[in-house]
Amino acid sequence: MSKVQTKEKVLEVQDLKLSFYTRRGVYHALRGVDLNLYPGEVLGLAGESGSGKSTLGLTIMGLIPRNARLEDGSVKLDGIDVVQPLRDYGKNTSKFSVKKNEKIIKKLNKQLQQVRGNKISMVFQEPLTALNPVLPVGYQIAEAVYFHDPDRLLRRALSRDKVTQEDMREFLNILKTDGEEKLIQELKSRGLEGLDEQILSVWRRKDIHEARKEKIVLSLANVKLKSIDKLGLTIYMHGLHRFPILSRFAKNSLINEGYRLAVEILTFLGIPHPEKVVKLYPHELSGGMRQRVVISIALANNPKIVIMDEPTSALDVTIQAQILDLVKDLKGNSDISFIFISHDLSVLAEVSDRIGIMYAGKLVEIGPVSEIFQEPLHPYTRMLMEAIPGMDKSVLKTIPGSVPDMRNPPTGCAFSTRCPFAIDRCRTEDPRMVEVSKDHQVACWLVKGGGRHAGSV
Ligand SMILES: Nc1ncnc2c1ncn2[C@@H]1O[C@H](COP(=O)(O)OP(=O)(O)OP(=O)(O)O)[C@@H](O)[C@H]1O
Repeated sequence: MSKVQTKEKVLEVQDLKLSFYTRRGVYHALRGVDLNLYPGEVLGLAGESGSGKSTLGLTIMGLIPRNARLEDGSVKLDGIDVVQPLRDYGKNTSKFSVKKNEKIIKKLNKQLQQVRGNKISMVFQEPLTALNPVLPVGYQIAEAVYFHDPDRLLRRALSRDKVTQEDMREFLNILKTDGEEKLIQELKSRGLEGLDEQILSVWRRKDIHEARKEKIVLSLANVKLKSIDKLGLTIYMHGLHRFPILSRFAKNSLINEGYRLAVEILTFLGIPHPEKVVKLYPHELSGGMRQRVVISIALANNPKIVIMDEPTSALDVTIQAQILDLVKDLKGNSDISFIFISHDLSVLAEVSDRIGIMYAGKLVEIGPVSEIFQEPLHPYTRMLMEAIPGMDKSVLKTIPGSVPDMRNPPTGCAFSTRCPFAIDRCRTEDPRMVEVSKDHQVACWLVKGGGRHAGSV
């Protein structure tokens, strides 16, 4: 069964409308976007510059600037609408106030701190801006976990401290005979939560022989905590870290555990010598490595959704390929769902299960990657396809005209001003999304029910 067919949604975006209030006028950046995301899929988002891809990604994260008015719509994560306060204000106010909006954004940011990272996280184009130059990268990964889920670090450290080699042998047997679920249950019943992720992070590795995996798992039992860390964890366990002088101890001990977790994540992402890498500073790493560290931070809290906004655009082609391989690997080995934003369709073709095409703040077509590439239906999608640079650059076409001024988008279909097939109706009435085949929708008056395009571009 395909990931889309399961129909269980991790994210549901409905009728999202957002405008930017500026001195030069009101830009209607999102004009009614509907979108679903399913577990474990990669949804690619494409469209020319200014079509609203980044704004959509940021709005889903609840990360909008103060001049952004959420006029309507919802963003449901696990059924909970995370933008409700912004929508309630943006929709119901007759006079939009940036100051009032800012207050609501600040309040919402506090509420969403837990959601961000834990459920949803984002990777941006330029890794250097996402990393702190004065902290080792391992610290930054550790801190992301410390910030969102310090208890997890505590559980990990304590569980290791409690087990013997004999216990580990028993767990390995359970794992080999009954599988991962049974092991997780067993550890839970013995109060050893936190050990499961450590054992499984070794067990799931494909790059090492089983005998070596067993050795590594057994060695997890011999890691005794340093007394200073024991003290720090005890302080945290008893809630004494609320006293400023003691909080340092607790944080240091938890961060030390976070370093171990950082090594596991970097190993999982196929980074060589992770023990060394965690101690390096961002400027000591290559661009590709930095982006992998940013991805590690995004993955550190096991989010359900990761939004990647042009994650490979600042990288050279070979590194770009490695990052794409990484996303493909993650897709195969985890339940994480991705929204992968790129203006480059050939990049999206590699990683996506479905592709959504945006134009002037709307989705105009969305469907399985094979259909979008083999039988694009919207004239805009077809023209974008023809603009992909191929082997023979001489046939490369560009899309005539330019994206509309979003202060005053055209009436009817926004693409009608550039579409060679536009009919009168296109200029007066905005087409709605219509399902043309399973999971494939398109908004174009020229596309008949059967999904055949009337003209040929
Ligand atoms: N803070 C802002 N204030 C005013 N206008 C903005 C702001 N942020 C984005 N916009 C405008 O919103 C529109 C959509 O921008 P957005 O960055 O989402 O497009 P995009 O498809 O991601 O483009 P790109 O590929 O260039 O990143 C553009 O017209 C942009 O100028």
